[in-house]
Formats: sequence, C-alpha cells, structure tokens
Amino acid sequence: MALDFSIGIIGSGMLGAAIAEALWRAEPKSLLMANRSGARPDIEGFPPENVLTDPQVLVEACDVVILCVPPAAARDLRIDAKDKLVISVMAGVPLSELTRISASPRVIRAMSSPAAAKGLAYSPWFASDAVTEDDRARTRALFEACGQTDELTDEAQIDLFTAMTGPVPGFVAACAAAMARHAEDQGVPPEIADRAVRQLFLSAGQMMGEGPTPQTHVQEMIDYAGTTAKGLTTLRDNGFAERLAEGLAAATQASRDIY
Ligand SMILES: NC(=O)C1=CN([C@@H]2O[C@H](COP(=O)(O)OP(=O)(O)OC[C@H]3O[C@@H](n4cnc5c(N)ncnc54)[C@H](O)[C@@H]3O)[C@@H](O)[C@H]2O)C=CC1
Ligand SMILES: O=C(O)[C@@H]1CCC=N1
Repeated sequence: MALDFSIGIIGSGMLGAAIAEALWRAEPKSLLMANRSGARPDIEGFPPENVLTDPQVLVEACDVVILCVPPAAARDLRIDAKDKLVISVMAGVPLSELTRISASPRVIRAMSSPAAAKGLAYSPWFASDAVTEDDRARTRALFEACGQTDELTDEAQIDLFTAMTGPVPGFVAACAAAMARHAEDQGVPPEIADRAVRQLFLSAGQMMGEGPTPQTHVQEMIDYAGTTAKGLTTLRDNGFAERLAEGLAAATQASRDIY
C-alpha cells in the first residue's frame, strides 16, 4: 500500500528521526514533525517548514499521528486527535493511556527501533477495539516502510519486544562485546578483535535474515560435531539461554514499570 495519507510524528529524537527517514523515503502524501525546538532532522530533502513546534497544529494537518516522545514527557502531553489514528512507539506507555493523551479511541501501541532509518526495524503493534481495517492497512504500510512488522493479539508482548527488538544492537551488542573481550583476553589486539567481531555479526545477521531458523542453524552445527559443537553444547549446559532470558525478563519488567 502506498503511503497515500498524511503522517505527523511528535518527537524527532533518535527514534522519531529514524522513522521519519524511512517514511520520507517511501514518499508519503505528506510528513510533518513536531518537537520543542523546531530543529529540522538530518534527512536529505526534508523541508524545514515541515517541522512544527505545536503538536496540535501537526495533529490538525494529519490523518495519522505517531507519538515518539520520552515516556516521562507523555505524562504531560495532551492533544485533541479524536478523529485520527494515533500510533505510539513509546516504551511502556499503555494503550489505555494513549486514548487519554490523544482523545482518540483509535489507538495503536507499537514498538520500533532506530534501525528504521535503514529499513531494518522490527515493529510489532497492538490495536484498540475501535481501530478499523483501513487503520490496520495504514499501520502495516507505515511499518513496512521501516522494515518488518506484525500485529500482536496480546498488549503485554509489546513490553517483551521493547526489551528484545526495540534496542538495536542491544542484547546482540552484549554478545559481540563479550566475544571481543574474550579475543582481547587471549592477546588479540583490540582493533583486530573489534574488526573480527563486527564482520562476524554483519555476516551472521545477513545469513539469519533468510533460510533456516536460528534454532536450526544451532542444531545443524551441533549435529556436524566439529569444533563449534563443543562450544555450543558447553554454552547450553552452562545456562546460556536461561541467563539471557533473565536479562530479557528484567528489561521487559523495566518497560512495565517505566510509566
Ligand atoms: N531510542 C531508541 O532506541 C528507542 C526509543 N523508543 C521510544 O521512543 C521514544 C523516543 O525516544 P528517543 O527518540 O530515543 O528520545 P530522544 O530523547 O532522542 O527524543 C525525544 C524527542 O521528543 C521531543 N519531546 C520531548 N518532550 C516533548 C513534548 N512534550 N512535546 C513535543 N516533543 C517533545 C524532543 O524534543 C525530542 O525530539 C521514547 O518513548 C522511547 O521509549 C522505542 C524504541 C527504541
Ligand atoms: O532502552 C530504552 O529505553 C529504549 C526503549 C526501547 C529500546 N530502547
């Protein structure tokens, strides 16, 4: 679906600017942004006059409004968007609050990531009862311009994805950093460890973007019974998945507690 509707983004920080970059590339009918300073995001060809300082002026000019301010700022944000589709990508702000903030019954709570700028975000979303099929089509189109997207049937899972896919490179960076540190501990110069690990994660990301699932990749390497199998089974037997799950659960809980 073409972005044949007008879109406004309130908040043009790291995430708002990344989503705007993706949407601008998809040539929407119109794209406005609002922030407190009126500063223009660094997006090639984005007209400075499309950046406003009054969120309500933006709302009145748009069919779809995306809320992208910090969760703490959402407490004081009030717009009158009662006949608009309102989508939030804010961490931890519940669906019920979105109607209070915007006066719209047609609200969507979503998660996305700054990888949207490269068209690589994963953006799951959960819709209120009043959201129409037309709204759903627009939401899908908008998030497909940012990468991959899914509609969820359980709002609580948005907190899980806030932990898992909202931060990019997030938990994957933690794994890369641990590998680089191990190489350095074995005497590898830091710049070589850094280059090696970046190349590994770049190639791994591309290989896992298609083909077998990650679980299948792991099982295939274990079944191959070579050097990697020894390492993977050691990780498995020492609770790697369980420790990672603890980290994700803590971040998920932080999303539930933030607002
Ligand atoms: N940065 C990230 O990696 C991710 C961020 N998020 C969520 O996206 C939202 C924005 O995060 P960032 O872009 O990182 O924040 P940021 O601090 O980089 O930018 C916040 C933006 O909101 C604007 N703003 C703040 N208060 C405002 C108000 N009352 N009215 C209008 N504009 C206001 C600021 O001027 C700025 O443009 C947050 O709710 C965060 O939880 C979600 C996923 C990933
Ligand atoms: O860490 C954070 O709070 C933001 C929200 C989701 C990902 N990053």
